[in-house]
Amino acid sequence: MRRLLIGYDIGSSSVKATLLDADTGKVVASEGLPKVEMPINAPQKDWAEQDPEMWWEYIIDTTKSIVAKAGIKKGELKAIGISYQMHGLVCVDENHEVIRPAIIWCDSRAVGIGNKAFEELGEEYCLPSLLNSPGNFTASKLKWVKENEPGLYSKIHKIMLPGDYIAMKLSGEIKTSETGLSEGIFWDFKVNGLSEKLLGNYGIDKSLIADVVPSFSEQGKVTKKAAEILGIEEGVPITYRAGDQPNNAFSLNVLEEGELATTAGTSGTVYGVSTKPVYDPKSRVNTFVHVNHRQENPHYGVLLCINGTGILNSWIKKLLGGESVSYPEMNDLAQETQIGAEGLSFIPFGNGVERIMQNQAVGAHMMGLNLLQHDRRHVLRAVQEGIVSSLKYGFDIMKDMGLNLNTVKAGKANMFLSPLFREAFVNMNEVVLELYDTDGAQGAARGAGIGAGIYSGAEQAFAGLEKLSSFEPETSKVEAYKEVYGNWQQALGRVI
Ligand SMILES: Nc1ncnc2c1ncn2[C@@H]1O[C@H](COP(=O)(O)OP(=O)(O)O)[C@@H](O)[C@H]1O
Ligand SMILES: O=C(CO)[C@@H](O)[C@H](O)COP(=O)(O)O
Repeated sequence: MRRLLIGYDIGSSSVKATLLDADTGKVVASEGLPKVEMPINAPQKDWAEQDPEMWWEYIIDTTKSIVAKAGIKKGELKAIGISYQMHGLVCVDENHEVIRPAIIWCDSRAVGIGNKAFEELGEEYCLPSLLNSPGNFTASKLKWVKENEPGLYSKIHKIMLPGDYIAMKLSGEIKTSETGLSEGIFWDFKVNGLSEKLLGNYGIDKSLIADVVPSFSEQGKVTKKAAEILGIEEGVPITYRAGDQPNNAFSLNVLEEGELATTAGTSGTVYGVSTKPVYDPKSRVNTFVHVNHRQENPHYGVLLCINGTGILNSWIKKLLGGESVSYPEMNDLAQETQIGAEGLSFIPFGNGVERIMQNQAVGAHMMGLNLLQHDRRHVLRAVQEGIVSSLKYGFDIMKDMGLNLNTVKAGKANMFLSPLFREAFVNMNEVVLELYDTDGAQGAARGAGIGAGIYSGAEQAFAGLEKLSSFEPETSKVEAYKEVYGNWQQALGRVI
């Protein structure tokens, strides 16, 4: 009998589900839905909301699809793992019903609240204890609801991160994790528990926060009701959960100091592991609990995030006709132009405030446009080069924090499917890029295998992980991309 694991990845643009054979380490079936990116609603400028029920609907549809493709037999499905878009706020009442749309990671409404708390608590508390400014993360979003929607706030039974919500829908149990609380800036690293000071400053009652379960552990079992809806067996345990960036790192077996992972989905990130509680004094790059963190054996995830990454590429796709043009076609068009897009630069910061810009709403800008010279091919290249330039800007901050940035691992997914994007990434950052045949959903399935005790640890879990290729910087291109970055910095200088 097969031993199967499901991994879910609740992204901002789609939900992916992967069914992994635990013994071969290979994918049996996978699905990503919807096929066109999910909506992100902006009822006001710089707000960003999604309906948690929409995520659940796609969990149902993707599960049904992989179950149908694989023909799962009774007893074969052993465990479920969950990866999710980070820093969101989901509020439920006593009946476990959602009481307002989720305020998601790229929503900027709480920046002022986080800045005020940083001032009041002082950097001498925030930086060594929270490793961040409270910023625009989950705790600040909850404070926003308290201040602006007191009627709704009084109805909140528990708050959750997006993955905690999906786990609740599966198991009926409301739990969270240390990684989750750290990504919400609820976690005090010095006391290894909830930050009483931040909760006190925000006037948030501790009872709103769910109990903590370890990332790799049994965290509840699929209820009869959920099992019937999904078409799987009742009682399957949920044994892994993590935010999508620690999970992306885990998916690539990035668990130890000096190792690095990257991704370029709706957002673009570089994630490094450190055994020391390093932080950026300006919180442009953030430090959270990594999935393998233990108080006695600490592992911190240092995360650079650019909000305006794949979302800019998908925005351009919509402008070019949406369904009538594909991403591979856009990549081909971009490659018809020379490095530098003949002087056209793109500042990609149009998806809310950017952390590397100290939470300023810089906006997206196209600079150096010449109507007689440039066409859509240049725009497509400038978009990809502009995104990589913004990652380079963050890379330099990470270097200043003492991170060793030599080799970076990525899954063959999202913008890393673009040869141009990979070339620009490698040569602008002067790093080796290793591309693996994996993604977040596959990683979450492997995590479930560890949490269920099917794998003794990472070595077994990653036995089936295949490296597809490796890309190295080329001297002539490094020089050309230096110029691209120089132009991009000048363009940025004109808008900040
Ligand atoms: N072949 C491709 N080439 C370049 N970019 C792509 C390609 N396919 C997808 N993308 C980009 O990847 C993004 C989606 O990535 P994904 O990891 O699924 O996002 P999320 O996890 O945020 O839902 C899209 O917005 C798109 O810009
Ligand atoms: O805010 C962050 C990381 O800090 C984002 O990376 C979100 O976690 C959303 O991820 P994607 O939808 O782009 O995968």
